[in-house]
Amino acid sequence: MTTSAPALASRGLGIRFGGHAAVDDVTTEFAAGTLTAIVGPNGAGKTTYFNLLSGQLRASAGTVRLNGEDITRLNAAQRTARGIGRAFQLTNLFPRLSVLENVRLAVQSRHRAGFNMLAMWRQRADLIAQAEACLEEVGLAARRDDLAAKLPHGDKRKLEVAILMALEPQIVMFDEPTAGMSVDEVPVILELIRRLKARGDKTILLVEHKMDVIHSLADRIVVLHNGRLVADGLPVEVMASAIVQEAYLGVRRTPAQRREAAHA
Ligand SMILES: Nc1ncnc2c1ncn2[C@@H]1O[C@H](COP(=O)(O)OP(=O)(O)OP(=O)(O)O)[C@@H](O)[C@H]1O
Repeated sequence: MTTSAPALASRGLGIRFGGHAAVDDVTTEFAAGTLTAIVGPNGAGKTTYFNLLSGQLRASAGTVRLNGEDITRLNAAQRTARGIGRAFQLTNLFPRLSVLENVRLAVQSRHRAGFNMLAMWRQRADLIAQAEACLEEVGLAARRDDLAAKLPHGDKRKLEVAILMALEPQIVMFDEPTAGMSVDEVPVILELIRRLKARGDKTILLVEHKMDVIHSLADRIVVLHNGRLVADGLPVEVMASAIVQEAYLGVRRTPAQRREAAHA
């Protein structure tokens, strides 16, 4: 590990499904303490790129590095243990456990190293206190004893964020965290992500379609289109670029504008 290495980086990263390159030769870096929004039209490869970074999919080409260390050959569980945390669109909840138990298990797994049953029992109160603090942060303290399965959709997403926070990952990946949430619930999640970012010690990657969310949170935007990285930079620059206007925002250029852009 080198101190100057980016927190996370992909180089020439790609995967093919049959003849189709879902992610194609993506090279970029994510600096520690920054929030990067990954955007692009439906089918652009955003989720597949996330899967390659977090280890749910094995790359057909290229590398992934965490703090300079090549983790390309590690599986998802090994990458989680190294500090890559990801919200999984509700698939990582235990529906038949209470809200509190869901978070306590996450806190416990973080402390797993060197734990024996007696020590675990002694520290149970401490684990519960930490789990409660996470629930407090996401506004779910009052529902701590409810079964996870019984929560409305928005609260399940909040619980998922609480679990993620309990794991204390270095890299935090959110795939459309506000999807399916009501208008009232969206600000709660955004505030959570904002607070997480304000701590300054997390590297946050966010796949998001809502432009206002991106504008209010992102330090940087990476644009994928047909699996390829087509723009990467400050939000104001990226959103103004012709390729994003056309490919992502659907703004069509006249032939004259195209010629002008080609000669720019
Ligand atoms: N397991 C798979 N097998 C075959 N093709 C796949 C697989 N996963 C993704 N794809 C294809 O790869 C491309 C990229 O899909 P991906 O879900 O990553 O896009 P996305 O940018 O996340 O889209 P959305 O915004 O709709 O979620 C699509 O053409 C998709 O059909």
